[in-house]
Parts: sequence; C-alpha cells; structure tokens
Amino acid sequence: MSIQTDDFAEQRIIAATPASPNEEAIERALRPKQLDEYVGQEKIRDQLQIFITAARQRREALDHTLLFGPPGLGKTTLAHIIAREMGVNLRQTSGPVLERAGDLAALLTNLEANDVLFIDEIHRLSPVVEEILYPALEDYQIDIMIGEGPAARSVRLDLQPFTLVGATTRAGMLTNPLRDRFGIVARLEFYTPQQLSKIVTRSASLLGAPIMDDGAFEIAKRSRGTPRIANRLLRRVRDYAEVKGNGEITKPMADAALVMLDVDPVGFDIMDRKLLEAVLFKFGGGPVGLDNLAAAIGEERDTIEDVLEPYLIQQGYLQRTPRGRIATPLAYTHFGVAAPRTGPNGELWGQN
Ligand SMILES: Nc1ncnc2c1ncn2[C@@H]1O[C@H](COP(=O)(O)OP(=O)(O)OP(=O)(O)O)[C@@H](O)[C@H]1O
Ligand SMILES: [Mg+2]
Repeated sequence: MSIQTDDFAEQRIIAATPASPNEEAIERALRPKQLDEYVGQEKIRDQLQIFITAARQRREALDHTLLFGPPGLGKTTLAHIIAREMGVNLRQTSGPVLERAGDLAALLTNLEANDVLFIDEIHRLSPVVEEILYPALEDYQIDIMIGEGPAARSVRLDLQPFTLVGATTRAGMLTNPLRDRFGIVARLEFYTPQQLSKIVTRSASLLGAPIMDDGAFEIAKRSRGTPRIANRLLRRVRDYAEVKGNGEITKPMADAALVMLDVDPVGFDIMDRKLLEAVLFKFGGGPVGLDNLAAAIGEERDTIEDVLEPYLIQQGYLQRTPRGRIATPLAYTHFGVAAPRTGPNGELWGQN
C-alpha cells in the first residue's frame, strides 16, 4: 500500500485536526454547550465562571480572552461556551480569512453590545488587520480610511463594547502588543485518561452507543490526551463493535479495534512512532534540529511543532533543548531498546 506522506497526516486516525467537513459536523453535535458540561481544564473553568458572572452582573463585556494550546483540546468549544454563558452572540472568523482591514471593520461595526468576536488562528492575522484591532480592543474605536489618493481621509467610528476571544496553537507567534491586550489568558492542557473517559462516555450516550466503563477508559488512554481524538476513536470502535460484536463497547472490543487502527497501547500512531524512531535510530537519540527531523520523516515543521511534538514532550518521550530534540530514556524503553548510560549532555541516565 502506498500512501503519500503529506496526505497521510490528514488521514491519521489520531490526527488532532478535523479530517473532513463531515467530522466537523459530528464534532459540533458532540460539543458541550455550557461550562458545567465542559470536562477538565478546572482552573480555566473556575476562573471563567467568576469572570463571566462578574461581567454579567455589571452588564459589561467580558475581558478579551486568549485561548491557546494544541489542536483538538477544546478552544473553539470554549469560545462558544463563553458567548452562551454571557448570553450574547458569537461572530466567528479566522486570522487567514481576514485579509483586508475592511474585512475586520465590517465585522466589528456589526457587533452588538457585549458580543463575542471569535478569531481562530489569531497568530495568522495580517499586520494591517492587527493595526485596526488595537484601538478596537482598547477604546472600542476604529479608524478607517475613506476614499483614495489625496482625497482620502480617516474617519473614526465608535464600536459597541465587545469581547475578542482569540484562539491559537502558537501563543509564541503572537506579537507582544496583541498579546498584551488580552485580559484573560488561558492555556489549555492535555486531558487525563479519567477526564477523557468522561468525555467518551458522554459522547457515546449522545451517539446512542452502549459502552462499558473499561471500554471508555481503554479509548481514553489511547487518545493522546485530546478530546477530538477520543471522539474519533470512539466512532471507529463503535463501528468495529457493531460489526464484530453485538455493538457493546467493551475493553476487549476497544482494544481489538485500536490494534486494527494501529494505535498502540500508549496512544501513539504510526507518525508518532516514525518521529521517535527517527530521533532514536537515525540521529542517535539527538539532539536533532527541527529541519533535519522534518526532512527525515517527510513532515512539515509546523505539523511536528503543533501536532506531533507537544504530546510526546508532555508525556516525557521527547525533550526540546536549545540544541535540538532529544529522546528520553522512556522513548528507548518504548521501543524495547536499552537506553545509553549517559544522555546527550553527558548527564547520568543510570543503569538500564
Ligand atoms: N472539555 C471538553 N469536554 C468535552 N468535550 C470536549 C472538550 N474539549 C473538546 N471537546 C470535544 O473535542 C472536539 C474538538 O474540540 P474543539 O474543536 O473545541 O478543539 P480546538 O481546540 O478548537 O481545536 P483546533 O485547534 O483544531 O481548532 C469538540 O467537538 C468537542 O466535542
Ligand atoms: Mg478550533
């Protein structure tokens, strides 16, 4: 079977980005609508609960809010929940879509008092659009140019108070002036298997799929800490259980389905393994620079940084150092290989 590597990232069963418009529709259906249905991220939830209640009591707009974290952890979901809990409309757009200053001006001038403007991929705003955004965020005003050439003049427009909710997988790529304008900054964390188990159970009940606790937990454990992946694996396991069994999702059913899907016991798929294997066996455990790694596994730098690496780092299989990526003893163990006695910096890794 030959699958082109570029396409493969899209097809990964555990890719963290939605695979198709159809999947997006399913995601919308599974999306929690209120803060108390939103599983995990307790700190963010507790804070938002307070800030939203306070803003509502004062009949003010919520402070501008930045949500950041790896794909599929619930940023879009949270943006919708914020608008709903505030009792306001949500207008949605994304950084790359807003090409001209006028695009943003049109959106801003149509907002009603305290509405939420959700800008996804906010790190990809063009500089001219960002320029318009600053005074809008600070003083609820924008300056727009009318006419061209010598007759052009700038007109100041007042806006309704509003909340910008920005989402990004890359907080580091935001300009400082933009980042400074967010009063609330929330960093989403990977979910624990227990939290994902709750999400899987909830989704199964929405899909009308019978599931045992240990079946849900098996899926949860192998979902890379990511609700989007958990929901996707659930749907595939449900198919399997319906065809190979009586439809009930048990632990053995989940396990068999996930083996078939090439998702290993810790939730790594073929791309994760390819990356770790490259670091371990092609680059002697590292350090290896991002470009070399990208070339070795035929993957984009961005995909490695945004999608593949964060989970491997969080789980302690990979480390990011100034000299490049290095594999940890855990990575060696995962592939059944003895780790060297010393790490790449001469540090003692002990007897292995
Ligand atoms: N805390 C949560 N509780 C329950 N379900 C969740 C939670 N977070 C996310 N989900 C589910 O995971 C799916 C993906 O979430 P969402 O689209 O909000 O991710 P995202 O962070 O916006 O991803 P991207 O970076 O790709 O835009 C949603 O359909 C939702 O059902
Ligand atoms: Mg999103």
